[in-house]
Amino acid sequence: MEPSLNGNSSGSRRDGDSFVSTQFVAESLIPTASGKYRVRAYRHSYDGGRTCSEPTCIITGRPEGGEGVPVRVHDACFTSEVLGSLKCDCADQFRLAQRYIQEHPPGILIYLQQEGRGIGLANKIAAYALQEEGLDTVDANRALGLPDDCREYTSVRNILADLGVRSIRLMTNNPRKIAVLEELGLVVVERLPCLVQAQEHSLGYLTTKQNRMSHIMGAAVADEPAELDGSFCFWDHDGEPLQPSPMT
Ligand SMILES: Nc1nc2c(ncn2[C@@H]2O[C@H](COP(=O)(O)OP(=O)(O)OP(=O)(O)O)[C@@H](O)[C@H]2O)c(=O)[nH]1
Repeated sequence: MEPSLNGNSSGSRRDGDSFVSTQFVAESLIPTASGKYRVRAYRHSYDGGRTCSEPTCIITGRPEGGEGVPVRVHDACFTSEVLGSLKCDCADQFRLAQRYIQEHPPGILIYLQQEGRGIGLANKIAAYALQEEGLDTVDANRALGLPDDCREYTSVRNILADLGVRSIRLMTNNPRKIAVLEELGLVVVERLPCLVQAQEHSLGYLTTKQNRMSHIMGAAVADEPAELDGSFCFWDHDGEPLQPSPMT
């Protein structure tokens, strides 16, 4: 990503047939209940400008030029993050990542407007309606004629290039996310588990993620949390990790 003449950085490159562009817009220091974060805003299009999203990069410390930087790539979830829905683990994962990069700077949380694994909010609510009738999260998408997961991560590559980050430790339980980022050329040196203990309303969703979408959930969906093995980042709903992880 080359800096442009006006000082803003921009990333534009051809990926296959589509034209991808990620433009840096501005950075601001934002105080929050859990500390201050540098927030860098971008505009991104992966289809030559037909559609546009606004990824944000939430930063602690100075990860510029760094190696092995802890990174969470997080997709929007209005239902849990705004409404407080208990059906999924998204909001808890966001807070877990936020807390981790606050306690272990430098770190990065990239927040993408890819609600519903990319199908959008209205379609996700339609999928929830089908889940009320008994379909799981995968079959509900399919019954609507929609893909299981259509998120794309070219903005992540471009944002990390903009920051000069050379390799990352990715906070995720999703092997697809790691594979897609590596295909884009990112160097993922380690996976940091990002586990939230299943609850009454989220158990079905988390179990489906494990069984049908290959997420590595481990004890998060077990009836009784298993003995944790030290490579585990675990979060209970009373607000404390059940066991210190190597991330601490
Ligand atoms: N279509 C659909 N999307 C959902 C549902 N529940 C949560 N989401 C969306 O799922 C996305 C998060 O994806 P997840 O599969 O939970 O997790 P992930 O990001 O792939 O993997 P992790 O990095 O381990 O969190 C967000 O965009 C949510 O809005 C659901 O039941 N149906």
